[in-house]
Amino acid sequence: MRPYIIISSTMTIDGKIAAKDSFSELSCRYDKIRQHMLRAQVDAVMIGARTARVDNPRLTLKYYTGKNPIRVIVTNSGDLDPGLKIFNIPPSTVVYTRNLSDSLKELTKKGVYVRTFSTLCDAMADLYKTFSVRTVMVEGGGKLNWSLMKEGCVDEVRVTVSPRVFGSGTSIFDGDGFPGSMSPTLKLHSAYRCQCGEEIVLIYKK
Ligand SMILES: NC(=O)C1=CN([C@@H]2O[C@H](COP(=O)(O)OP(=O)(O)OC[C@H]3O[C@@H](n4cnc5c(N)ncnc54)[C@H](O)[C@@H]3O)[C@@H](O)[C@H]2O)C=CC1
Ligand SMILES: Nc1nc(O)c(N)c(N[C@@H]2O[C@H](COP(=O)(O)O)[C@@H](O)[C@H]2O)n1
Repeated sequence: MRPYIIISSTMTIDGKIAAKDSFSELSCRYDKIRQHMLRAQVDAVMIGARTARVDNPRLTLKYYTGKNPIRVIVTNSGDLDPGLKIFNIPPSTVVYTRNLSDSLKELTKKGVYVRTFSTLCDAMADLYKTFSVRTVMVEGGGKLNWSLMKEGCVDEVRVTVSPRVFGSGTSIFDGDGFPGSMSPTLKLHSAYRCQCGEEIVLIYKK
């Protein structure tokens, strides 16, 4: 058993979530409220290690009132600075790693849950079993989104299209790519114009 998995990102017209200089502030204020409302509805929010390093996010509720989901970081190297905000403000944080680095050993002492994993689907199953997580919101970045899509464990994709063009940078799904004829196809569940008038919100389901 695994949780229901929602990828949620805001991208440019050309499908980028960050520019070549890592600039990634794409959301209007209504989109930030949508993002935080979804956080309030899920049990866990997951990000990749590079997003943790570049953005140093809190991943808590700021633009909506409710219960903070647990935070989850996925990392290959385990190279995560214990000074990151996510490790120093509540609620709980879980790290899935392929390498038990010294910094992760230090984080364990701070109350961070550190787990090793083989596939992302296994990590999701562990979240379900060990932490009673039934819904996960994945907030990027591109490599984590790609890995989940490649493993076939994505149930829903929520994308806001922001009226910018980066021309290069990080794609919303940033990997080695599917052969076109074998690429996964999702069903359009809803599409609407944001209250700001400039963004489009798209929801696709498996
Ligand atoms: N506009 C938006 O909505 C968002 C933008 N961003 C931006 O995206 C950029 C970061 O994206 P990326 O560079 O693609 O990095 P990422 O955040 O996807 O992190 C990549 C790292 O995650 C770990 N990882 C991912 N998949 C893994 C797997 N299957 N097994 C083991 N470890 C795995 C590895 O350590 C890998 O190096 C940042 O600039 C950030 O600001 C991030 C989230 C949302
Ligand atoms: N929805 C959305 N729109 C953007 O423009 C973004 N840059 C992101 N980034 C994601 O949100 C995290 C920041 O959250 P907090 O502001 O700390 O609550 C960031 O780490 C990305 O995962 N998302």
